[in-house]
Amino acid sequence: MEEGRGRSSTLKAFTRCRPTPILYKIILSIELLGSSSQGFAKGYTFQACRSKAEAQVYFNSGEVHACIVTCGGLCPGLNTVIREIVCGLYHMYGVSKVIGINGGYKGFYAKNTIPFDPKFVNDIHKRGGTVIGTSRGGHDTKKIVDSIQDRGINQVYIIGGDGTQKGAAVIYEEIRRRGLKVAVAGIPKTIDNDIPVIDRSFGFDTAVEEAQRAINAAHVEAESMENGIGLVKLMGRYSGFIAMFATLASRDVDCCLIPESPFYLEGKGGLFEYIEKRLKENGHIVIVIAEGAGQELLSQNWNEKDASGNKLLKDVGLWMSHKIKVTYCDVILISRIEANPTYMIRAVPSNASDNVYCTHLAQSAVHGAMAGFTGFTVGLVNGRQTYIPFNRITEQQNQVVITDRMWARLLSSTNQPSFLGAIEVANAKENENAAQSSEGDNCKNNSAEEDSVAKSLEGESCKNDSAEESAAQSSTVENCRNNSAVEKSVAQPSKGENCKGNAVEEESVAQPSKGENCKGNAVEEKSVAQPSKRENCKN
Ligand SMILES: Nc1ncnc2c1ncn2[C@@H]1O[C@H](COP(=O)(O)OP(=O)(O)OP(=O)(O)O)[C@@H](O)[C@H]1O
Ligand SMILES: O=P(O)(O)OC[C@H]1O[C@](O)(CO)[C@@H](O)[C@@H]1O
Repeated sequence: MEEGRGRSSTLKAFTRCRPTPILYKIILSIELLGSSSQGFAKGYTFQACRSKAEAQVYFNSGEVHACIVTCGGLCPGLNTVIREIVCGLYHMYGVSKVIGINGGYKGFYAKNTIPFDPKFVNDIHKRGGTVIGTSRGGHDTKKIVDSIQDRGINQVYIIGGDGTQKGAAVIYEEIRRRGLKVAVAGIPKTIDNDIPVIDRSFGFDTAVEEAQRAINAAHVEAESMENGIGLVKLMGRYSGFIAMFATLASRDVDCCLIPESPFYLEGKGGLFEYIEKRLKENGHIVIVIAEGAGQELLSQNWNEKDASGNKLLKDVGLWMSHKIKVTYCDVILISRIEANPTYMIRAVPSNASDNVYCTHLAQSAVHGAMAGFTGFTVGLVNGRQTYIPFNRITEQQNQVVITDRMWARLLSSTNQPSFLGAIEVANAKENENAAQSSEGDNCKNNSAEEDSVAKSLEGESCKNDSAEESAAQSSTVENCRNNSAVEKSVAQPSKGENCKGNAVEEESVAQPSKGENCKGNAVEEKSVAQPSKRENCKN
């Protein structure tokens, strides 16, 4: 739909932006609506983004009907992302038809929607939660796409975690199958930071900060009592990032237990031995435990699932607290402090750094959709704003690698046992290497002869581009060359990082400095968190 381009009233203003050289370009299979060679975003597009912005706008602002939906668990920053999508569409592109879908995916096939304008969303970033509600389950692709079609929606912004992005991918496929000109953009959300490829998910920083407060309180309590044991349960179903970072940030934690690092309680090198040692040395101990840690110790035959199909976890905090009680109550006087701040952490508004990140993500999504891209998720990759094909985000989960430096830093900072023998460490390393080389292989399949995958992806894209679009792209090839040169020095050739190269750099449209220049140019136990519970077993 080439005719759809360049019609926005705000375009002229945008062309006043000074063209900036492109530093990176990585091309992948993100669909550009109306592109003749469907399924591939072309390098020249990004070049055009910078120097000739009008060529980038696919949608006529008057024809845009956008909707926003939030799904999955809460996360700090949801409202900021909503606010910035609405404001971005209104202020940068002059779009005035934006609605909120109520209560997650199932809201698509409910009657009511929420009309948004900048006034409505002005202050929402100061509140936790999401003004449009969220839910698990209820993803019915046919009904959702019917609703998109019936309502005449042509831009869909989907904010959520890995499950949500899988749902978004299915919606995108169905939209494509029906031949609808609808842009589907995902904004990845999860305080667990378990979404792969991207540097971090929004809300994570806030969650770590908030977790620290709980740890601090548990530490104060534990240290004030004889043999005080503070136990803080944090979120993290399969990924222990919050627990790990909060532990590293706080320095008050003696032991951090995460799903990726199996542990045991009794015997030499076990948790109880360490507890006794710390109590003897220090008079107190603080343990942080991620909700997914040690599940294999408590629930062999447990198969309950939530509405989205996620396995429900047993309460490892309660279990651990009970184990400590029965082990020590008759032996020494201990004071247990059990804190479960999980839902408190999720419900707060985002902090300053997350607010900025949310803004960046939201504006990138808006620029991408307005440019006619679809089937992508936005995110920072190696510090750069990128568009990433849905399948890259959904095919695996980001987890703490316990043979990596960050976990080693934690072990060194807490001095806790690793719970691993030399053989297990070697095995873990081997598995990790195998996983990395298979990732590398995947990447290599996408590329030609280059040894660095990130480089070769670029190279390959350039080759494809120039083959298919010779005239329009001679400048692209130029850029690609330049980009690979730059990339060589920056691309991290290690492991999955290479696969990160599969993202499409979006930086061209959402550069903060450029945004500055363009300013005014207008394109541009669900329970309430359980308070600390103190229980002296002997009293
Ligand atoms: N494979 C899938 N295909 C289609 N829809 C899915 C799929 N997995 C999850 N969904 C839908 O996505 C929505 C959110 O999924 P889920 O509850 O797993 O949360 P999430 O996005 O992973 O976020 P969180 O990190 O908070 O768990 C639900 O409405 C669910 O039905
Ligand atoms: O109780 P809910 O809403 O299902 O959410 C719990 C899950 O959500 C998450 O916070 C992810 O958003 C997980 O860490 C946690 O297991």
